[in-house]
Amino acid sequence: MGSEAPFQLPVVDFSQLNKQNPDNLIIWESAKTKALAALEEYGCFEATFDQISPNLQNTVFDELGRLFDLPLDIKQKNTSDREFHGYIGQIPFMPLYESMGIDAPYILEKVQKFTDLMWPDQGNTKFSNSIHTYSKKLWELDGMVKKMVFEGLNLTKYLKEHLEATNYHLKVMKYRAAEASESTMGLDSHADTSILTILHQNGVQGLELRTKDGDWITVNVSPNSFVVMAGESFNALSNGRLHAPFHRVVMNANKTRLSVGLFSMPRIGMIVKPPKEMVDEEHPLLFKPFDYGEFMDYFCMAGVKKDTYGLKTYCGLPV
Ligand SMILES: O=C(O)CCC(=O)C(=O)O
Ligand SMILES: [Fe+2]
Repeated sequence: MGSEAPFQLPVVDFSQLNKQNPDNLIIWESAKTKALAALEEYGCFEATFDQISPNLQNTVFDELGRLFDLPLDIKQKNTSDREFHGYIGQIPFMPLYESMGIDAPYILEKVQKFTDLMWPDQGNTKFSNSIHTYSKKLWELDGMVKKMVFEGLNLTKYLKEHLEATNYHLKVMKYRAAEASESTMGLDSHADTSILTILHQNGVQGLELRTKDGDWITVNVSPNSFVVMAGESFNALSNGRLHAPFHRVVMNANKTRLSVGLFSMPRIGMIVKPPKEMVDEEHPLLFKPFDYGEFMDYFCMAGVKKDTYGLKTYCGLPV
């Protein structure tokens, strides 16, 4: 398949929304309508957000470049008791890919702890401070998107408890350029298991998205833009209103691609189910209520299967 036609994801501008502006409500409503429609149709949109300045973006990617240049044994000190949250790399069937992760990155101490592991002797305040400031802004963007979705689905009264039942994880990724003899597949097709993922890249393209019709489209992300994507948990929480798209990374460029994802996930131990307003005769319940931690245990044991919805396999109900 693969459509060659240039495709532009809907673009939603968040730049004005957290500033004092007499037209705020009008801007908010129009951005909200656009964001929700895009998440329903594509599970995805492009966000512009001037709160993360080009200068901060450059600093973050410079620092990430330095991070991935550290020796492997240092990078492997990034461990986690949660699957996929620590160092990942050197995988034979995904040789271009490496990633590391920081939980709750909007808390400075969490970032500092990671930084101290990576630079045990001299530390790296530039890394901690820039990653922390940047993550906090991404987290604010996540909050605005959630508010739009909850308002748009008439679920505003559930927003606060929803946000309190959410965990955040920052994943930083590196895809090296493929050699002539290698496959250009950087990351195989998958849907995120998260609620929402916000992606950002260092200007090197590679993200591809599968539409509901099954066509693969290249997402050409504008410089300074972010990609906001719904994961399967949001699909379940909205009882199917939001689409969780399959996506992958293909490295056609011969430059290193660095990317960052802020993942929000249901807190472990909380039972995830859609608000009752989402379920009716026309919208029968799509997933059995689940615990994200138990689902992740299953997901890791069963193995990530390309082009397969993990959550749906785990607790999807027949429709
Ligand atoms: O690198 C990217 O842009 C995408 C990464 C991704 O899809 C993921 O980590 O789930
Ligand atoms: Fe993903």
